[in-house]
Amino acid sequence: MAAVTRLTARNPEFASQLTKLLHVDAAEDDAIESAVAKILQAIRLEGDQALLRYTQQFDRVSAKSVAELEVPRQAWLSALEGLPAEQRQALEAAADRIRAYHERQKQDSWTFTEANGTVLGQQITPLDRVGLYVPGGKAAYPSSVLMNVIPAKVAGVKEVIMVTPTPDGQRNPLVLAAAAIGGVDRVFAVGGAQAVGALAYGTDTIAAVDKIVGPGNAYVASAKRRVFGKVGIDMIAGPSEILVICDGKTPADWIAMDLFSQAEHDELAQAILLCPDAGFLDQVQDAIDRLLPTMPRSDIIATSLKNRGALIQVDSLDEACDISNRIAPEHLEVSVQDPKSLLPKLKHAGAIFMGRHSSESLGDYCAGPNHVLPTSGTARFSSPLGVYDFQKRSSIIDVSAQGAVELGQIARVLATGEGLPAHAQSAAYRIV
Ligand SMILES: NC(=O)c1ccc[n+]([C@@H]2O[C@H](COP(=O)([O-])OP(=O)(O)OC[C@H]3O[C@@H](n4cnc5c(N)ncnc54)[C@H](O)[C@@H]3O)[C@@H](O)[C@H]2O)c1
Ligand SMILES: N[C@H](CO)Cc1c[nH]c[nH+]1
Ligand SMILES: [Zn+2]
Repeated sequence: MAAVTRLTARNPEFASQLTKLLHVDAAEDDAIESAVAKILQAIRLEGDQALLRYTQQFDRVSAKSVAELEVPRQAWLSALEGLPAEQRQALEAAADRIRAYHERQKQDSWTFTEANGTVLGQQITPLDRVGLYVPGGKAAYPSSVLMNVIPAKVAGVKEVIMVTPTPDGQRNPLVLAAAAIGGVDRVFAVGGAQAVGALAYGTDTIAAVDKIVGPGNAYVASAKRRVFGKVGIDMIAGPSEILVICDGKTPADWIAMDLFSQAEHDELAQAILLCPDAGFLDQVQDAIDRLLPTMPRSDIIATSLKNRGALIQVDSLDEACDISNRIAPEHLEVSVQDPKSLLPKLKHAGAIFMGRHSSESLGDYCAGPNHVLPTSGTARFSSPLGVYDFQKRSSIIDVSAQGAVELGQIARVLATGEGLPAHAQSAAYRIV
């Protein structure tokens, strides 16, 4: 029988069992943190040389210069031309749907005029240059290329620099074709914390960017956290997660495969099922046992399910919603008869998949919404990657002569109260 933790929410120990389940091993955390700190320091001090060294060490790719690791545009175009028609059509169809969805997120500058003629508002501008991290260690992610670059281009970002690791020098044609379709500007075959460092600090070959976006493994997530402040970051989008709330009426094989679909990303991925029906949890366990040996990535799935997965019996679907809010999962499938009745109770999740037909896998590729989503409980305060991540706002203050009289009086009083006389006088000059 495949090992998956079985829990009952009614058990008095449940709260601490859940906390333990959600926690990533602290020892591993520390090891990752110190490795990443060292890598970032080396990139900051040595630039290209350190990038070459780590690319050799972690991806087994040796190059004499970082320029050699830039994938020329011609190679992406050739990759696109060389794709089988079915793959090219699928990529283009996904790109069209992702673009159509994200066009709706674009924000425009706005102003309003007060009675005295003062105009206030916000001017929205795109970021100048962004770095896209596209994961490539254990799997290649052409879909992530589209999910990152399309909202950037919809926002109007001029320069999009993509980095992606190519273990053993294997450049994935679908990833390159997706870069061509999505409108990426430059591609470098580097990954991990060292690529994040290169984008944040800049090297002789890779220009420093204003913001780094995109998912990645625990090393990438840690590096993004550490460079925040030097550059903007979108969020912490780490190892994938799925939480399924099921009423026990969806075919057990569907649910087992939905759990596998995220577990197969990474040993650290997390797949959890909440259901009030103990018999259904048994059926899903049977389905896992039967289907797991047939999966090409069974080793990764088995490790993820064993260490981080769980089948949890709840008393009711309402209780399942409460537990889901505590977990704040990246993906939440609400596989029940009437998902709309539960929606108002679900506060924290990166993406909510409504009903038995909305498998999370459709969202990963082509439903349209972004698949770069907050993980590790950060859906409590973060949102999916979107056009808004590539736009910034400047306040607009255009005070009329009459407005200066009115505002000047208020500002003068407050500035005097703060003990800042230059502020007070600057405002007072305009009271004429
Ligand atoms: N949240 C999302 O939106 C989303 C989307 C797609 C993928 N993902 C997640 O992204 C992750 C992709 O991970 P991946 O590993 O396939 O690719 P990755 O590109 O994120 O990581 C590969 C890199 O990790 C670095 N690395 C590996 N082992 C290391 C070590 N011991 N020390 C230092 N650096 C090391 C290497 O530099 C390597 O190039 C998965 O966890 C997947 O679940 C998340
Ligand atoms: N599920 C991932 C986000 O956690 C995205 C993805 C890309 N390809 C397949 N899945
Ligand atoms: Zn996925």
